[in-house]
Amino acid sequence: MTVSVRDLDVELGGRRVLRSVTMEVAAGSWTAVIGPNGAGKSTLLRAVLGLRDGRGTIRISGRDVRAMRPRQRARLVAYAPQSPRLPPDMTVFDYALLGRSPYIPHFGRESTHDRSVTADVLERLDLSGLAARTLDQLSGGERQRVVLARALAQQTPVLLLDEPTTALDIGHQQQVMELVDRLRLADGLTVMSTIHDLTLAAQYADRLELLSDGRVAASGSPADVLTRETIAAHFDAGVSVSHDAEGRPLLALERPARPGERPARPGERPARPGEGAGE
Ligand SMILES: Nc1ncnc2c1ncn2[C@@H]1O[C@H](COP(=O)(O)OP(=O)(O)OP(=O)(O)O)[C@@H](O)[C@H]1O
Repeated sequence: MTVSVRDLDVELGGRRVLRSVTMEVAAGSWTAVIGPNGAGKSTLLRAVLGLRDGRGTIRISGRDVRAMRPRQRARLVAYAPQSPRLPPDMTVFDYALLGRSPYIPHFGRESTHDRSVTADVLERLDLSGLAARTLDQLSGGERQRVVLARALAQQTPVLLLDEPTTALDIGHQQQVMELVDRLRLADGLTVMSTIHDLTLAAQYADRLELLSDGRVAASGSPADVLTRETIAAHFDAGVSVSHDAEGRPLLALERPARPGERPARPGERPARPGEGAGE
């Protein structure tokens, strides 16, 4: 399902946090929303979820998200927030099962199908062994995967992920990103995620939207958006950019030259004192 945001303005605490944001996330695609801290990325996801008021329109498959009833919306869009408050005494299984709420009748109980979907998602996220643990007994990375499990158990056509990998080791980062990508390809999920790791974003997203100070500052393919100049302008960071065999950008931080060093040329490691004789 296509997610379409048009001329979205959001104010929080009397300040404009999103300004005329327009973007189209194609059905079945993965868009990564990138940008420096405070740029408005989480606010955008929360707006798409219908949790932020503002001017402009947000449509999912042509339908205005703010006009939907919560239960109807929850069958279309799932959201894994960055750092949700988790009920400490709830078990991992029961928390992930909350993702099935939109399908459980009021005053009813979950079905065998709801429990089996939940068990399957926990299995795929390497969490089956923790199903009976309470949430206060998990590591940061385990908690993050449980939050994702709840969103995946919701089985919606649109998935919003706010920094899904920040607390994960490199193996679990790959596992989570591959799982989301497989679901996207198999079921035609539309994925919108914020992500700070720009190389990871470039590996998985079809399209990047760079937010800076509440505005869309750049958008397009990872190779178009992730240039040395754009990163310097919006993140105030020095990076070198190379490309993998498929042309996806690979970023590496470059340390600024220190006193006594010759400044590095683009793509070159700064020369240390004693190196580069004759210069
Ligand atoms: N409830 C709120 N009331 C007032 N200001 C808010 C509120 N929530 C967020 N903000 C402000 O809105 C701006 C955008 O916040 P947001 O969380 O969307 O940024 P972000 O791009 O996701 O940042 P980060 O990369 O640090 O997670 C920030 O300046 C933040 O301080």
